[in-house]
Amino acid sequence: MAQFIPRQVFPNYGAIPRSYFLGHHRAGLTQMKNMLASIDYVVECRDYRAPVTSINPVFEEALGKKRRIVVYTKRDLGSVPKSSARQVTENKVRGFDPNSAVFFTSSASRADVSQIIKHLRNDAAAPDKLTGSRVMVVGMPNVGKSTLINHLRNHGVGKAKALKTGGQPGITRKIASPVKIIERDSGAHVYVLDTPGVFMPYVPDAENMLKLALCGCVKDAIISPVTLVDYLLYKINLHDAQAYQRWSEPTNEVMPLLENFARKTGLLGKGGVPIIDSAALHLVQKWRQGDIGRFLLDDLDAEKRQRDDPDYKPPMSMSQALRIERVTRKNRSDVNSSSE
Ligand SMILES: Nc1nc2c(ncn2[C@@H]2O[C@H](COP(=O)(O)OP(=O)(O)OP(=O)(O)O)[C@@H](O)[C@H]2O)c(=O)[nH]1
Repeated sequence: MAQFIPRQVFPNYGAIPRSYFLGHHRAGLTQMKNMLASIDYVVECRDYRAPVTSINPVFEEALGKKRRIVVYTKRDLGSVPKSSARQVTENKVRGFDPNSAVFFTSSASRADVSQIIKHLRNDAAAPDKLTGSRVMVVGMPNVGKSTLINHLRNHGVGKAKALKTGGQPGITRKIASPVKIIERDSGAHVYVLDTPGVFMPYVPDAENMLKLALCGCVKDAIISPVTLVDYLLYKINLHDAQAYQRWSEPTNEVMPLLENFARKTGLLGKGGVPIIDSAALHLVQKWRQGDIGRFLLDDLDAEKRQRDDPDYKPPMSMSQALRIERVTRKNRSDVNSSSE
């Protein structure tokens, strides 16, 4: 049999929306800024599977002056435990944030959470402050903020889950009441505040939008699930084309893969016809559960080369992004009103 050659570039990004900046994201961000004076520390969550793409420049601009740590969540979905590849990856990721302490967590790992508690006990707790200290947890939608807080609380003070979590973005809509995660004899406890996930106002690169959608930062109805699987297939093939052998031979064609998947998992409609959109959603879900390979969507070496380039331009500022988002929104409403 001929050797399988994966696609080296994704052929067509088509008309992928570049924004998902919703009303409650904007409102949440304003609320965070208004509360900033009473906050001592920020925990910024990013997704392990897209460590560069899930950096939201909005947080840099809005909260950049506060002391903070960076936590890469969903480590279990992007790497193999105890592998040397994991070590190499994490060293590279740390290199992108030389001025912050960086942690990697899998929600199931007590050891990962315990390292954060230990760090916050020393760094965020302000023994001189009689009222205790307040830590704000921020990040993109669905990145795992509430899950992390529940685990910090469980590990830190032995209490059960306090916050609601869920598989789709937008479960937390408002800044929540403070939750105690560290107790001190002096009464200067450490409290954390959950915040609504905030998406970036504008995503300049369509590929980044697909990565964020695969990670679950965007509601599933926003991007066609077949396009998402096509992009996922392109990435899986570059990583390990055997990862989906339960359903198909290695392929660069998304439709035969989805048809095979639908037949083998019983996602069939009238007359035994595969239900393609449903198959696509199920397949994405399987990847999100770590069931079709664990790897990063970002290319860290390419990112490093870019940053080392003397002509490197950092990601656009929040005001630039907001301006583009406003223009895009206006153009959309002009098109809609002229077609009415
Ligand atoms: N496998 C795995 N799943 C995780 C991890 N952390 C969070 N999740 C899952 O990710 C989903 C989103 O988690 P949440 O804690 O609700 O995310 P959030 O950031 O608070 O979401 P918003 O309400 O949109 O801001 C849930 O289904 C969690 O179970 C992790 O480390 N590993």
